[in-house]
Amino acid sequence: MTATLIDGRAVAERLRERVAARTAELARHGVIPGLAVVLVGDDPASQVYVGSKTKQAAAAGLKHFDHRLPATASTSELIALVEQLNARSDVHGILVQLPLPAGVDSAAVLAVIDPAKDVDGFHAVNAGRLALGQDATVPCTPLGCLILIREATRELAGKRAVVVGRSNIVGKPMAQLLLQNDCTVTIAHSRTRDLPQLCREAEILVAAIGRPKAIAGDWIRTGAIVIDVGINRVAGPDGKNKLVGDVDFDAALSHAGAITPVPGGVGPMTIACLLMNTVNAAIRTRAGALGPLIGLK
Ligand SMILES: Nc1nc2c(c(=O)[nH]1)N[C@@H](CN(C=O)c1ccc(C(=O)N[C@@H](CCC(=O)O)C(=O)O)cc1)CN2
Repeated sequence: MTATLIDGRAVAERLRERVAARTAELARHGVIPGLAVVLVGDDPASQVYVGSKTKQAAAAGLKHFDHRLPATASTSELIALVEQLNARSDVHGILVQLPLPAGVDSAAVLAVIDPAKDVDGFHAVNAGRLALGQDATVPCTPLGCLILIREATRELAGKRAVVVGRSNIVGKPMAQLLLQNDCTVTIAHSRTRDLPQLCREAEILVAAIGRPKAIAGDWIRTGAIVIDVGINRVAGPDGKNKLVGDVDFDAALSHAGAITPVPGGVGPMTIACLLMNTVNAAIRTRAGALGPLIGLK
C-alpha cells in the first residue's frame, strides 16, 4: 500500500481563492481587511515567512502594514507598537512573528494584542474560548491541519487521534479541535512512555515535535491519516540543506493511508489560515452586517 498524498499547496490555494472572493465582497461594503505584520530582528526563516504572508495577503486583496524592528527592540517598545495597532480601525489583524529575540518577553507582548485582532489565536482569551467550545480565533497551524485531515476523511467522530507535541501554538489547540470533532484524543510529549505503541493506536496522527524524522514508519498504524507539522532543516546527501518533517516520510508511505509531505503540506496552510482569520476578524467588527464568516468547507 502507498499512502495518498495530502497536497497542502493545492488546498491552501483553494482556501486563498475563497478568502479573495470574500474580501472582494467586503470591498463592496467599503471594508478592506487590514493585517499588521510585526517582524523583530533578522532571523532568515522569519523573513521568508513574513514575506510570504504579506505577498499572499496583497494577492488576496487585503491591506498589510509592515513593521520591522531591530533585534535590539525592547519589550516595552513592542507593547507600545501593539497598543497603537490595537487602536487603529484599519487594522483588523495583528501578527507578531515568532520567535521574538531572546531578550523580549514574548508572552507579555502577545498578551496586549486585542483578542479581536489576535489573528494568530495565541491570546489567552482565544485559547480559553477554544477550550470552552465557544466562537474563537483558532491558531493557524492547527486550523490548517484540521482542514487537511478533513481532505482525507469527513468521518472524524470516534476516531482515535494522537497529537505528539504539547505546545500552546500547535499541540494543545490541535487536540481541542480534534476533540470538538468528536475524536478520542491523546496528547503525547517528551515524557510519554512507549510513544511508538501509542502512535500505533492512532487513526489520526499529528506530529508536532520539532525533531527530524522522529516518528518511524513502523510506528504508524495501517491506513492512518498522518499530518506532519515539522519543518526541520538537515544536511542532505549532497551537503546542501533540505527540509524534512517530524515523520520519516519515505518509511511512512507504506503504512499510512494518507500523509502530508514536507515541504508542501501543513506550511502553506498556516499562511492561508492567517488570511482567513484576518478576513473573519474584519467581518466580526460589524456584528452580522457583513454576512457569514469564512468557514471550513
Ligand atoms: N506569529 C507566528 N509565528 C510563527 C508561526 C505562526 O503561525 N504565527 N508559525 C511558524 C512559522 N510560519 C509562519 O509564521 C510558517 C512556517 C512554514 C511555512 C511554510 O509554508 N513552509 C513551507 C516551506 C518553506 C521553507 O522553505 O522554509 C512548507 O512547509 O511547504 C509557512 C509559515 C513559526 N512562527
